[in-house]
Amino acid sequence: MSQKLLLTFNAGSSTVKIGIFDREAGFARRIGKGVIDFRAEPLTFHLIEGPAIFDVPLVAKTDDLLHDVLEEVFDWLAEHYDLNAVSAVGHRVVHGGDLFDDAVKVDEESLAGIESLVTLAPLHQPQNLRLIRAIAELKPGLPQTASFDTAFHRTQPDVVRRFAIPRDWFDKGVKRYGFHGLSYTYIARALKTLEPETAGGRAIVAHLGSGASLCALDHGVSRDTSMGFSTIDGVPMATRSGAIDPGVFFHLVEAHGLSVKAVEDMIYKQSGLLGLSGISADSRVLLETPSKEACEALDVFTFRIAGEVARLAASLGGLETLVFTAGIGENQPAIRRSVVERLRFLGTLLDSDKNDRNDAVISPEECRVKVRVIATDEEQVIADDCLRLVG
Ligand SMILES: Nc1ncnc2c1ncn2[C@@H]1O[C@H](COP(=O)(O)OP(=O)(O)O)[C@@H](O)[C@H]1O
Ligand SMILES: CC(=O)OP(=O)(O)O
Ligand SMILES: [Mg+2]
Repeated sequence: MSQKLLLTFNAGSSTVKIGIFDREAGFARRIGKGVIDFRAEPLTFHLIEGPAIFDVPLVAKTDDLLHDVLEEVFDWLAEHYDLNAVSAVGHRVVHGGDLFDDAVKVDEESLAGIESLVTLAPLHQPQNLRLIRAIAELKPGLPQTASFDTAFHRTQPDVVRRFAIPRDWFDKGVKRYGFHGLSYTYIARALKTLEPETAGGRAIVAHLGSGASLCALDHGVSRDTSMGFSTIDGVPMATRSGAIDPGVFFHLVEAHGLSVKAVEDMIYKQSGLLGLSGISADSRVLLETPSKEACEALDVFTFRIAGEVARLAASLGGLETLVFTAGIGENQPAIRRSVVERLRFLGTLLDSDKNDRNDAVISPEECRVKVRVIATDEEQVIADDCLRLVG
């Protein structure tokens, strides 16, 4: 086969999504999608889009290198794709700090930069690095690129980025960076296509997946976002607490004797929907569980999301468009309904039938805030970056 393929890797907190793209007349066109699920025991690889659909348990165990896991996944992919035709690999890298304001080719220098930011995104950055290194070993010489979640938010003003702490910490990098930038890049482009004149005007995007954040877009440009310095900030998530009074940390450590590591583990991995419900981190399970705790977990979730929309609307000075995206935002009418109903005072309304069908526009015609559902595609953004850099 002579086709030239691109592979993309999108490592989230619990899965790695793999995109397979065909380079066609200067464009990257998706021809497959796989997911390695690190929550499953044993690890599982799903090919969810492409010439075959399958679910297979992996023999390889997750280890510090990921070499064996990737080798096995490549063997599965090779049954359906000509992996010798892969000409480049693009990665999502969660943290680019102040070092990266655009995607880059991976070389010694950029790799050292990515490595220096590990402590800022402990749940994501090490996995991003493991994948880059494993590919360098399995496919030596193959060009790799890195697309950063933080880069899209570099347009935010200092008033948004500063914490109200002694100002020299800002210069040392203690500031609000924002994440999910590849998803917001995709949505901003989609809004530009749907509304070429305004790109949705003053728009708030709610990216609600396992990790969740919201972004305020002014004509497609990021002006504010709910996640700040780390991927804990903002709204509660599957297992992360969202913003929390830092006094709680001092109390847990000083009065209850928890180690800093134990508090970190609690805040990143045992909180959010999982911690609140004591049942599951998956909103699908909670919506089907008729218990007070499940109900309360979802209530806290939608209450905090609505509160963040209101804050971001103030940040933008108005609201013309509200977009729901990512796993929950695209697929769960009940959660969208609960958020939108709390925001009636901002002029948001829902058409129940359209909402239940996950239609592209779920507000009624006469509504002055257009409420949209747009399926995000972070891998497409990575593939576009990769093609632009590698040529
Ligand atoms: N088809 C679906 N129907 C309902 N909910 C879904 C669906 N797919 C995903 N979700 C919800 O979205 C969450 C994961 O979203 P996703 O955007 O894939 O997250 P991440 O990229 O952070 O892993 C799941 O926990 C689940 O609650
Ligand atoms: C930044 C972040 O939280 O990413 P994810 O939602 O993929 O875990
Ligand atoms: Mg994600």
